[in-house]
Amino acid sequence: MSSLTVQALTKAFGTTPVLTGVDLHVPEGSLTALLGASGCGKTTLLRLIAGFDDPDAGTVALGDRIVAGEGRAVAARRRGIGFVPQEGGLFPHLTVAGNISFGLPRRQRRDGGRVRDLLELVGLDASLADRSPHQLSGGQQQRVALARALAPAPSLVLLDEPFSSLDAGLREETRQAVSAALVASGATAVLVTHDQAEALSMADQVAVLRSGRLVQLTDPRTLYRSPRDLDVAAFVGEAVVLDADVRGGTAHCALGAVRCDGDVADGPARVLLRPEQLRLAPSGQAGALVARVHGVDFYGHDSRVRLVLSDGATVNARVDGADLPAVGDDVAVTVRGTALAFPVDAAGRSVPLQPSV
Ligand SMILES: Nc1ncnc2c1ncn2[C@@H]1O[C@H](COP(=O)(O)OP(=O)(O)OP(=O)(O)O)[C@@H](O)[C@H]1O
Repeated sequence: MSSLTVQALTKAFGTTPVLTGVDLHVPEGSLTALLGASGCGKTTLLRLIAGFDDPDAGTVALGDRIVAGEGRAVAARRRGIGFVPQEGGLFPHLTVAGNISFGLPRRQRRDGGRVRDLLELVGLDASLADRSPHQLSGGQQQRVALARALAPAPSLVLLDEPFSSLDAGLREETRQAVSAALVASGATAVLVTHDQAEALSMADQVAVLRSGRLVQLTDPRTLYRSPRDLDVAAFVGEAVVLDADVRGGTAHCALGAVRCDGDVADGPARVLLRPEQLRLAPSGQAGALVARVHGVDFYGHDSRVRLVLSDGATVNARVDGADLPAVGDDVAVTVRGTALAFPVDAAGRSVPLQPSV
C-alpha cells in the first residue's frame, strides 16, 4: 500500500471549471472520505486519481511516484489501483471465485486458498465461491467487488459510492464489513460519498468538496464539532444556528447565555449548536428558557422535537427516551456544552473560521 498525494489538481470540462487547485494527502493505510453535494466534483477527482482522465494541471502521486502531471500520465491499469464502483460491476458470466481472481496473475488464479482468504476478509462464506453474481444480494455483491479490488494487493483502493444502491439495513451491515476488510488488509482507501453519516462513521479523515474546491480536510470529530463555516456545519449534520451578541466569550442568543469555544471577539455573531446539545424539561424550571413544541418526529432510537423560541426562531432538539412532550406543550430548554461562534461581517454574512484547504 502507498500513500496518495494530490497537489494543485485542476480540471475543466470545456470552459467549466470542475476542480480547482485541490490538495489532498491520504496517509498510507488510512481511509479518506470525499464528501460533497451532487456535482461538486467528487467523481471527477476519483477518475483523475484512477487515471481514467487526465488533469489540466497539478499532480497525483502514489507514495513518491508521480502517476499524473509534470509530463507523466501512467495508464490506469499500470497504477496498481483497485476500484469498487457504485453497483459492484461484477462480470455476470463469471462465478464469485472467477470475479475475485480475475485480476490475478494466471498462476495465482488457480490458488483456491487466495479466493477463500479474500472471501473471509470481506466477511463472506467460502461456500459462495461457485455462485453467480445474480445469486447474491446487493450487499454480498459489493463485498465481492471489494475482494476483487483487493486481490492483486493494490497500492490504493477507490470506492465510488459503493453503498448507494443498498437499502438502509443492508447498507449499515455492508459498511461495517467493508470497513473491517479495509482495516484488516491495511488498505489506503478513498471513499466517495454524499452521505455524511457514512463519511463520519467510516473515515479516518473527511475531505469536504464544494464547487470543485476542497474546503475542509480533517478527522470526523473535528469536522462535526468545528466546521470551518456554517454550510459545512449544515452539510455534516443537523445544525441549530442562531443570531447572537458575543461578550467576553459568551454568546447571548435566543437560547440564553451560552459559552463559546476558543477565543471569540466581542460583537455580532451566528452561533452553531447541535440539536443533541438542547435539553428539554417540563416548563416551570427556574431560570430556564421556555419554548413551545410545534412538532415531534419519533425515530425509535431518538426523536426530533421542533421548537419555537420566544423570539419566533425555530430550532430542533434531538432527545432520547419515550417520555416526549406533545405538540403545543411549553418546555424548558437548557444548553449542554459550548457553542461555535462565527463572526458576522458588515454585510451581515458569517465569516468562515478557517481559510479553505
Ligand atoms: N465528461 C464530462 N463532460 C462535461 N462535464 C462533465 C463531465 N463529467 C462531469 N462533468 C460535470 O462536472 C461536474 C462535476 O461532476 P462529478 O460527477 O465529478 O460530480 P459529483 O460530485 O461526483 O456528483 P454526483 O454526486 O452527482 O455523482 C458536474 O457539473 C458535471 O456535470
